[in-house]
Amino acid sequence: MKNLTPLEEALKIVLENVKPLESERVFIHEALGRVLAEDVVSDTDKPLFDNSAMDGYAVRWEDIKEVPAKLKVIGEYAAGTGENLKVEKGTAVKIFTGAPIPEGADTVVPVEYTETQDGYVIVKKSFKQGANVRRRGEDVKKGEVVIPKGKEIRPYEMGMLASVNRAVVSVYRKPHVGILSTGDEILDVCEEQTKPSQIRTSNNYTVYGQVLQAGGIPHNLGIAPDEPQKLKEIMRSIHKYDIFITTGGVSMGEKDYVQYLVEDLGIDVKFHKLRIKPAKPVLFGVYGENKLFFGLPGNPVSAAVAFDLLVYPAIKAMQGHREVFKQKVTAILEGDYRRKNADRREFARCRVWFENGRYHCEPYPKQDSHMLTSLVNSNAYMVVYEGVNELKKGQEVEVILF
Ligand SMILES: Nc1nc2c(c(=O)[nH]1)N[C@H]1C(S)=C(S)[C@@H](COP(=O)(O)OP(=O)(O)OC[C@H]3O[C@@H](n4cnc5c(N)ncnc54)[C@H](O)[C@@H]3O)O[C@H]1N2
Ligand code: MOO
Repeated sequence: MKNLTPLEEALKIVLENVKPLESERVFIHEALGRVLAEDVVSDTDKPLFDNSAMDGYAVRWEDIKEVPAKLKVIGEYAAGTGENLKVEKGTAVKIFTGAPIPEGADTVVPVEYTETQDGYVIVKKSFKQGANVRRRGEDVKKGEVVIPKGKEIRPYEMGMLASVNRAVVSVYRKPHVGILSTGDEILDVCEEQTKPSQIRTSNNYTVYGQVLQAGGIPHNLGIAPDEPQKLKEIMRSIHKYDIFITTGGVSMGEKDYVQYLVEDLGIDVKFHKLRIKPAKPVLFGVYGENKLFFGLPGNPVSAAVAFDLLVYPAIKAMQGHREVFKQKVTAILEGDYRRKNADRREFARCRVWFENGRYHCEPYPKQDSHMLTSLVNSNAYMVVYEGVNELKKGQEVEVILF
């Protein structure tokens, strides 16, 4: 067990080898979830002019210091319109939310504190000077950075882009990820089963979904046989992709060829085999210019776990994200958890829920790495550290949500 790489070290190696990809320009509608590769600045002051925050009357504050005050209504300002009216002593302009404040006025009285009477308005309550007036530039000044480079675009940032009149923005491009399963026994979806020993693939599709979820562009390259020459031919296409993922063929079997081919293909192997359970036999290497190769284990749960722990952060980091890991929280364990061998750090699939102000966690009863039900019926990994044989009901545990 000496040569098993600890997870922290493996992650450090992977992330050291990630460089954010080049930028590309996308329309605002396609920008959700992407990371800005430029500072976005405001085209104007926001608001661009002093305007009303309420429907009511624009007045001179001097005129409403004493209430009730009776003022002559000299006209009306709606949002987007507005005649050239000037509010002079003893007068008011009817105004709507968002309309410019007429010259001479400095305060807006909301309509609910007024009454009208033969072309006059009676103000019944006094307000502070400047009340209900939104000032030019009070949110943003022209030229100010409103979204900095490196920030992820959420719906709010999309709105901000529109507000500063940016239809197109520069973001980091998404990585293209090739996905290849290996194994003579593996059948694709819809292929006829001719022998009971054949195994229907899940990995191509689990990994496809995981790549999409991480923001990458997946390319399902199907299934390669356990024939070194053929496998090598297919794997020559690695250069078309930013990341290449294989599943299977990285363990101790005589037909586990992936591990022997990688060096022939010019992949510089950085580690093989991790101190984690499941997903011990993970192979990682780099090739070309900052391209990453992940040889994931064939067992369906192992492949998925290895992806979530190592490939997910790499895909995120390539797109310029600062937050590259899945969310971790602390939960209360609802039942004892025991294991015989505590050599590796375990990622036990579990169900986590929020109740009475706390997260709670219940491990799934079947934890073998061929059992996809353990993922389908779970929403988190419970972390059981190296050297820990037992976790007690009621104690706090660390969980990674997925
Ligand atoms: N003597 C040893 N044997 C094994 C060890 C070991 O340390 N010593 N490690 C075990 C562990 S842990 C794992 S994980 C597996 C990983 O093996 P490989 O990555 O070489 O994968 P294969 O042998 O090709 O397949 C393993 C298993 O997964 C099934 N499989 C493969 N591809 C798919 C797919 N696309 N979809 C669904 N299922 C797939 C395959 O049929 C096998 O059942 O090695 C252990 N052995
Ligand atoms: O690491 Mo294997 O992935 O334990 O089954």
